[in-house]
Amino acid sequence: MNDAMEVIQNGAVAIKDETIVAIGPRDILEARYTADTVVDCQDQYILPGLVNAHTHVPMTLLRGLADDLRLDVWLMGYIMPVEREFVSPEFCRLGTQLACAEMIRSGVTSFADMYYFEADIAKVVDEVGMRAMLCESVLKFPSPDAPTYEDSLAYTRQFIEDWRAHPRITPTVAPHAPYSNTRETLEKCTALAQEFDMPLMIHLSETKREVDDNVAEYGMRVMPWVEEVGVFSVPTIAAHCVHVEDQEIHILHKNNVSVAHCPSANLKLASGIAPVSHMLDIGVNVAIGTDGPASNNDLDMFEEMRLAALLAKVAPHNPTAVPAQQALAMATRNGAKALGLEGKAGILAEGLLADIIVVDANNTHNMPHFEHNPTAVYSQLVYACKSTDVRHTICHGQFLMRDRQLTTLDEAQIAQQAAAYASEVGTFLSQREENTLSKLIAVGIDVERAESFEVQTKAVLNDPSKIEDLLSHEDVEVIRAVHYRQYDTYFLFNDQDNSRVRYREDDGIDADGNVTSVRMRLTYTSGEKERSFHDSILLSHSRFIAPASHPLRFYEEFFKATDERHLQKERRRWHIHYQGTLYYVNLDRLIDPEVDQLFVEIKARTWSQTDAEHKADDIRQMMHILGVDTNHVVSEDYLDMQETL
Ligand SMILES: CSC[C@H]1O[C@@H](n2cnc3c(O)ncnc32)[C@H](O)[C@@H]1O
Ligand SMILES: [Zn+2]
Repeated sequence: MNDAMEVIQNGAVAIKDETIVAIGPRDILEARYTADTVVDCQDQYILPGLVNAHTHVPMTLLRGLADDLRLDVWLMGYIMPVEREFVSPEFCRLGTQLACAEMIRSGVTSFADMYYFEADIAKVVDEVGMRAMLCESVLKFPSPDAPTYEDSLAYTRQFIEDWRAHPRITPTVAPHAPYSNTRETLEKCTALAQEFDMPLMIHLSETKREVDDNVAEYGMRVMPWVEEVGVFSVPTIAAHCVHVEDQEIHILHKNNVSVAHCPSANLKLASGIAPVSHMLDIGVNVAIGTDGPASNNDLDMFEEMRLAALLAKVAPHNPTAVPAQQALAMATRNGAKALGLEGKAGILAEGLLADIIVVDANNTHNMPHFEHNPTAVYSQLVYACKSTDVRHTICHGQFLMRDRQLTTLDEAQIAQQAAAYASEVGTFLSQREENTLSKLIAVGIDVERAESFEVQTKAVLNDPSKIEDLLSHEDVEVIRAVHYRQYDTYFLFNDQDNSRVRYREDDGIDADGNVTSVRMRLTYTSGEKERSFHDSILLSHSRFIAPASHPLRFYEEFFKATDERHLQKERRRWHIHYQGTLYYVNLDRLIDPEVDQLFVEIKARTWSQTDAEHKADDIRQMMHILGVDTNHVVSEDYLDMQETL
């Protein structure tokens, strides 16, 4: 297969060192050249090595860890917490060895990676003999190899300096995605790539939610915003590009951005179908990537090529979209262009790098062959061939697999070490899954432990006007008044701690009834230890509070609680001093479930038995001012009251 994608029957390729010196009919090349090594490729296809344009190779060690989940739950709920715990230089080296073995077996000679500890990944790629663009990730939050983004930029700079002269490795930077970066971090990554004249890789427009969030935060869809930030001023590989509108495709084209289409991952995470055919029609260079083996779950480019061709036909109802030949070009020539290897690899031609695979053509699933149509060979390769048909893989003129034997990797040893990792990760996850609090900590940024002892009394308030009597009482000074509508979702767990996680949306309401602020918080409590104390209740709470940075759906899917309950109420709250001591007075009206009564709740923090007694006494006095009869004291919380309402 050459630049024009011609098929040469009975062809041959002559290689010297890392270069293809000739390509043409076998009899002519045999007459012209002698060679130390001659490989008989009778009944086989000789092709350019496949290019995996987007992956995260060390994630082979997380393959099958969490599946059948939405991207946010998969990534933030499972993958990233495990990565925080386990990803190390050793993890990355082993995961890369496993990935390289898998890719060489399936005919991949070059790949573009985005992960952490890329310097360790580079060492493995150097030893193994593959070609790669290795992109060190930058995120706005701490990552496994950098506590801050400044550290990851410093790491990346050193990584580029150390590896940029390597003949097979292009070291560079990858701001992970717009949502995991800021304008500033994107600008700094771009400047770094520019300084070293390197390309850059980024995840873009993978999910609809990403686009919606981008519009909400920056008032623009993803592509115009990323263009405005300046990212596209360097050659870019944009992974995914599923949710892109016409005008955004033109932005990609205008800026020579290469797209790494990842059909399996987009399907598996239900991200959507990328408009590949349309992008190709407009002239965008669309390559193919497997994405990480935890979201695919393999690194099989034959599978991706086939899926790319099939999937492109579905949305436009057009079986002529992305024909087999084009799919193969995407996995070879377009991939090479994306990795900055245009004119160097991706096709078989004189003077180009000897990145070559040889594929068996005569396995049962490939029979028979039609000779009348020369392009039928592309259909065979894309629709019928399996990655296991790859017989030899050559990169940079060196055999990495010969007759299905890997030459630079010890697969048995790698498999054994990978199994040991899997068992450690499995133990970690199963322990975490058993403990609701650990699950909350895994996804809650800024989880804060709030241990408190409170004295609290709640009662039915029959006469609402009495609240004014309390607030205007001579012993009362009102410090602050607020009005909220509170939407609570409780996740209840049947575990030994009787855990509860409350997701609360607090809508602040102004005097005209308008919502002026919205805040979401998560509160974890285990079975509260409580005891009666006169008419009051002394509560000892051990709570963990965290801002809820994901939508409610995320927590529903992530926690998989035994039971889920909802409660909605209108709350007026006053912070008051009663005889100089701080109390909180809540006046609550339950909206869902609807209750035809008002409840008053008075509470205060406490720290000692004497203090609690004193405060319980104050609360009793205030309840008296409110005209509350001790018979109306309610000891259950609203959630438990639901059962009796
Ligand atoms: C920072 S690079 C690696 C980082 O990206 C995560 N990741 C893997 N696959 C995807 C994907 O499809 N979209 C977004 N992020 C992904 C991976 O787990 C690493 O944390
Ligand atoms: Zn990815």
